[in-house]
Amino acid sequence: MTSAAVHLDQLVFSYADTMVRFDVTFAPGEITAIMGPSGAGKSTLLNLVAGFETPREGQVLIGDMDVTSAPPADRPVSMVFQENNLFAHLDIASNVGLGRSPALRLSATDKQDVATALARVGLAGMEHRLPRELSGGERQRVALARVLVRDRPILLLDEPFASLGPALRDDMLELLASVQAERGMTVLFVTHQPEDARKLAENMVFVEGGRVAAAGKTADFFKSSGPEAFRHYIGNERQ
Ligand SMILES: Nc1ncnc2c1ncn2[C@@H]1O[C@H](COP(=O)(O)OP(=O)(O)OP(=O)(O)O)[C@@H](O)[C@H]1O
Repeated sequence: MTSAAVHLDQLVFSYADTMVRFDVTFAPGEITAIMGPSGAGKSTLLNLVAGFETPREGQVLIGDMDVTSAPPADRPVSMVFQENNLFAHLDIASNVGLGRSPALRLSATDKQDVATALARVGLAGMEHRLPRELSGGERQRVALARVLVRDRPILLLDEPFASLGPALRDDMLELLASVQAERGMTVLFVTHQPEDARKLAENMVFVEGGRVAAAGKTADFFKSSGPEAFRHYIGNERQ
C-alpha cells in the first residue's frame, strides 16, 4: 500500500445554517490530529473526505485521484467513529469480514486475514461473540481489525477513544500507532484531548468557525510560540 496525501482544495460546503471552507493538505503516511471547539466543523471535514457530504465548490484529492464526486464506497478510505461501528446482530468475525466483502462472501484467505487481524488487535478467540458481549475498548479493537482487513491508505478517526478511560485510551493509542507504523496509512484523527495529539500525531490542524485556523507540526503547536488560537483554546479547556 502506498501512502497518499489528502488535499482539500478550496472546498466550500454548507448545511442550512453553517458554512465551512477548507483548504488544507494532510501529509501522506503520517498522523494528523484535528482539534478545535465543539461545532467548529471537524466531523464535517472528515465527512467530506469520506464522501458522506459533497462540497458545493472545490475538490477532494486523495493522492493524485480526484474523488470529489465519488461515492463513499469508491474512496480509498476507512472510518472509525466514537461508537456504533459494529452491527449488533453480527458476530465479531463477521463484523471484521465486512471490511473485505460487504456481502460477507469470504474466501478461505479472507477468513484467515480476519483471524489474523483479530489476533493483531488482541481479540483472538473472540470471533463468535456479539458486540454486546465485548467492552467498549474491545469493540473499538474490532473496528481497528476491520480497518486492517480493508487495507485502505486513508484512515479517518472521529474521537474513536473518547468514551474510554485514560489507561484504556493509552493502550488504544499505542495500538493505533503501531498499526499505522506497519501500514503507513495517512491518518486524520479528530480528538478533544491535547495529550492524544501529543502522543500520537506528528502534525496538527486546528479548526475554528468552519476554517483551518492553524496547521503545522504538533511539537510547534505546544511551544509557547505556538498558534495563538490553539493556545487560547487549550487554555480555556484546562480551566
Ligand atoms: N447534518 C447536519 N445538518 C445541519 N447542520 C449540521 C449537521 N451536521 C453538523 N451541522 C452543523 O455544522 C457545524 C459543524 O459541525 P461538526 O459536527 O462538523 O462540528 P465538530 O467540530 O465535529 O463538533 P464536535 O466537537 O462537537 O463533535 C455545527 O454548527 C453543526 O451544528
